[in-house]
This record gives sequence, C-alpha cells and structure tokens, in this order.
Amino acid sequence: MVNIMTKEKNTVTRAAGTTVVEDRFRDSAADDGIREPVFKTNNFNLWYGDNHALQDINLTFNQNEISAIIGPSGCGKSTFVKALNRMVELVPVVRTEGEILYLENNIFDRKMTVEELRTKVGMVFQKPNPFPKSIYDNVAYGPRVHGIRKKKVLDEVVEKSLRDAAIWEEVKDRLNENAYGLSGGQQQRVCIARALATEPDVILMDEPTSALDPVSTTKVEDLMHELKKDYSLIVVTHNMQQAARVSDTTSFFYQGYVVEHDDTKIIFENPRDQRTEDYVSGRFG
Ligand SMILES: Nc1ncnc2c1ncn2[C@@H]1O[C@H](COP(=O)(O)OP(=O)(O)OP(=O)(O)O)[C@@H](O)[C@H]1O
Repeated sequence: MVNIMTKEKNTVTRAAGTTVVEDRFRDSAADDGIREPVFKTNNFNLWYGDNHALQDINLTFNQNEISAIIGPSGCGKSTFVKALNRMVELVPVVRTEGEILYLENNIFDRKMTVEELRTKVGMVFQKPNPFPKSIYDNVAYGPRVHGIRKKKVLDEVVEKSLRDAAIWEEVKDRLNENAYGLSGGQQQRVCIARALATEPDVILMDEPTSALDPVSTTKVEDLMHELKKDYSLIVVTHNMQQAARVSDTTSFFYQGYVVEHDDTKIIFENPRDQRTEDYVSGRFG
C-alpha cells in the first residue's frame, strides 16, 4: 500500500484516504510493555433466530487500552459489544456458542452472575440516556443499588466519578438539578460518570459521540484518553478519524465476522486485507 509519510506534529496522512492517525494519543502496548488481556473471545458465535449475526469471533482486548470496533452498518458491532456484558441476551431469540472470557472467566458460566459482570463491565450508549433524576442521583444510582447508603460515602463516589468523567467543575454547583437540563455533551459525560461509579474495569462505548457536536466530541475523546490509564475501553465507532485518533487497536467487522484486528496504526496505514483498506479509506461503508 502506498503511503505518503508527511509526519508533521505527530500526524501521518495516508495517500489512499483522508484518515489521519495522530500519534499524540497513541502509546500502545508495543511502546511500554505487554498488557494483560481483559476480554478474550474463543470461536464466539451469535444468532438472532436464523440470522447468524456473529461468526467465529476470536479477539483479545487488553487492559488499559482503547480498542476500536469499526465496520459498515449491520456488520455486528453493537451486537458484539452488547454480548460482552450479556446485554444482548435481553433479546429473546438470541442464541450463542463459544466462549467470552472476562479476566479468564467464561461470562456464560453459572459462577458469574449478570449483575457482577455488568458491575465490572459498564456501558455508555450512542444517545446520552440519563435517568430523569438529579445529576447526583444519576451517578449515585449504581452505588445505591449495591447497598451504599451513607451520604458521606455517596458524596465521595459522586464527586470522584464526576471528576474522572471531566465534568465536575461544570456541574458541582448544580448537583441537585435534573440531568435533562444539561447539554447533550454534558449528559454524555454524566452517563460516563454513572458508569464509572460502580468501579468497573471495562467501559463499553457504542458510538459515544455520534450524537454530539465537535466540541463535545473532542471533550469525550480527551476523556477516553484519560480513562484508559485506569480502565479498558472498547469503543464502537463509525468515525474513522476517531478510531485513528484515540484507539490502540482496531477490529474491522464485516458481515458478522472479523476481517482484521491489529494495532490501529497498521489497520489504517498498512492493512493486510483489501476490504479493510477499502473501508478505512472510505471506498465503501
Ligand atoms: N434486536 C435484534 N433482533 C433481531 N436482529 C437484530 C437485533 N439487533 C441486531 N440485529 C441484526 O443483527 C445484525 C447486526 O446488527 P448490529 O446492530 O449489531 O450491527 P451494527 O454493525 O452495530 O450496525 P450499525 O452500525 O448500523 O449500528 C443485523 O443483521 C441486524 O439486523
């Protein structure tokens, strides 16, 4: 593949497309030692009735990395991330085969309850979906469900989660106001704070910025970069620039299977498969 390596201010511009891979966010495992897997799937398959939506998925996601899931509409990206915290089982016709290991435990084993799994594997959705409650109560919701009642402890969790979600300064004087009164970008960061409040290891994000304006998108992307110091992030995105900007690894899904999974730099600059190259350079999608 032909690359024009115009390396300016940590930026590489590809010849075949418009995607820019920025190095400022990228410090993948290769740069600073090997990280442990947080999720590993072994021949994972999923059907919605007769529709074989995920086919023989074998992927590994490491701790403290941002992993992007990309691919055209309907290729199974959302289904895959919703399988990782078993949310997909809310659909009655779903059937699965194969394994998903979370820290080496099969998430389908009886030993692990769905509640335990979802405490450790939080999710943020495409559209900000705060509860119709105060900002405080949104963030305190998970800890309260887990039995935390002491106001002092809840106060601390709420403040820490909002700080970690980079929204504390904007909302600290209006914690008792309804979260619906916030902008879309602020609501999304409150939703991220709500996910952080149960102290997860992994945060799944399904197109977390597609409903946001460019300024809010930048804030959430900066936040993702901060969060990966303490969490692992698996992010579905349609936005090639976003995947290139923020992720360490990228998996390209196509028609229910994984065509290619590799370091983001390789996927965008030197993919092995022609379909990956065509997709990341915008020739189809
Ligand atoms: N609740 C559901 N019931 C039945 N089939 C479903 C359901 N959700 C998804 N599917 C099917 O599973 C396949 C994968 O859909 P999925 O939403 O995971 O794709 P996607 O890559 O996330 O798409 P998009 O980028 O458009 O959000 C599609 O064929 C879709 O029709």
